[in-house]
Amino acid sequence: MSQVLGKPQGEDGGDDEEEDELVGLAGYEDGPESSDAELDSGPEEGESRRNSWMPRSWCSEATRHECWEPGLWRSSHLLGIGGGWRMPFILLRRQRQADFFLDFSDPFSTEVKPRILLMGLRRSGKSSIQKVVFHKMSPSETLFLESTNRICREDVSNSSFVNFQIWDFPGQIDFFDPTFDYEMIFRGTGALIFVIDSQDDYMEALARLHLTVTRAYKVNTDINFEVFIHKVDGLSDDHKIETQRDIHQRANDDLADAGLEKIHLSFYLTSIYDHSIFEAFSKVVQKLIPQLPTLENLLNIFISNSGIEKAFLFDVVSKIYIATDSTPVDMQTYELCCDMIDVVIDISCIYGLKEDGAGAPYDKDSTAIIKLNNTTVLYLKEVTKFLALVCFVREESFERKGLIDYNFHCFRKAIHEVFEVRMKMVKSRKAQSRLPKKTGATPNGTPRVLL
Ligand SMILES: Nc1nc2c(ncn2[C@@H]2O[C@H](COP(=O)(O)OP(=O)(O)OP(=O)(O)O)[C@@H](O)[C@H]2O)c(=O)[nH]1
Repeated sequence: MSQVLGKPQGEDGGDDEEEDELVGLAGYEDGPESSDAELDSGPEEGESRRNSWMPRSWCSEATRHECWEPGLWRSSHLLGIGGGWRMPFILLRRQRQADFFLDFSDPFSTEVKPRILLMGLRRSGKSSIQKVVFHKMSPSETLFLESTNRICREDVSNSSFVNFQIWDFPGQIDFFDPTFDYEMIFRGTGALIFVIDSQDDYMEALARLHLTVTRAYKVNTDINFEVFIHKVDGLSDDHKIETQRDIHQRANDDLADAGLEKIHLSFYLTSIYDHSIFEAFSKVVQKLIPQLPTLENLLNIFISNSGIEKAFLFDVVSKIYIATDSTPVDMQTYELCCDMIDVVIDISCIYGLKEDGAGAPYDKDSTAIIKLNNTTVLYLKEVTKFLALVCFVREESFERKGLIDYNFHCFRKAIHEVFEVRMKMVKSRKAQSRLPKKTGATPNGTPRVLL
């Protein structure tokens, strides 16, 4: 990073601050205005990107959906891999090859995205979660969702940092049928979300959770196990806490009885009827972003030098926040940020597009200021095509908007640098993989180095 922490002007004479240095609050007079125009604002050509900003169809390009009919599951003999596979053969064949040649833990791999598995009993709410978070389906519409009877895989490529696949499993699948290659599934998995319906008797779900987690852990010790205690909208506050405590206790006791207390389960109270599902998903996704510590660090530097109370880096479409500074997150703050994003995009869709509908409601000029009646200001600015920074600022600090904008300019540049490093790595990997693989000896008889 070329940026360094800004010093108060008084300490070094005040005149010789380098361009792109974050300016400290002390001694501030009038920081230069942000000038973002020259910054590249988005992923490389060829990255999956979203052009449609119609609210309900946002995900059409950012996500790729594939489902496998049950009929395909029994087609494994077509591959000659050995009889009895009950997984979609296309999927298995492709993924098998990937498993042999690709490193799932490689953050720069373009071939393999971390997988997030959605598992749980039937009707626990798995498909609803996926539809509400990634397809902008309204919660009430999920009432009409049909039971999933096939594995659905979806590629989510919302931003330079948010890149993963979601696999929605039907509740009735028997993962542990001996003919089912669960090893292949768990080997490439980054996070396993197990959804428990809190409004139902959860004993069967707990038994299933235990089985799933222990099998998965045997195959891949790096999986993050995330338990969504779901549909908590139907519970009173006391009941929520009691349910969480009980599920937490029982799940961990089961693991301890099996001698597996080293397995860490994270628990979240979720509902599609409020923002809790977005917050929980944010935390799941954050654990899969290798650049997270860098992003958090940049946010910390940015807020401490700008007099900002709290800042979130949001994926605008999914409203997942991919990073925040290290001060604690409270739900109301997060909800306000989500609401602000909705307002900005809705207003932009109505008034921001050209008459023929051309243009995008979110671009490099997107910015919004909302003053609340409690002396707080919400400030939103575009960071990349997919990411927005949303900040909470006190009214008195917002008087120094020039300083905030200048520091934002530095912050944005730094984010782009982080992204560029990743893209360079990806490009060099691609270039390497395109080179013909030579084997055998060189003309002088020394063995070739295999590329
Ligand atoms: N009250 C409440 N209902 C929910 C919530 N999430 C999902 N539901 C409802 O739960 C029912 C089942 O949801 P699905 O998403 O189809 O469940 P699933 O786990 O995908 O079910 P299978 O496909 O059969 O495995 C639907 O009627 C949803 O409306 C929630 O947070 N609160």
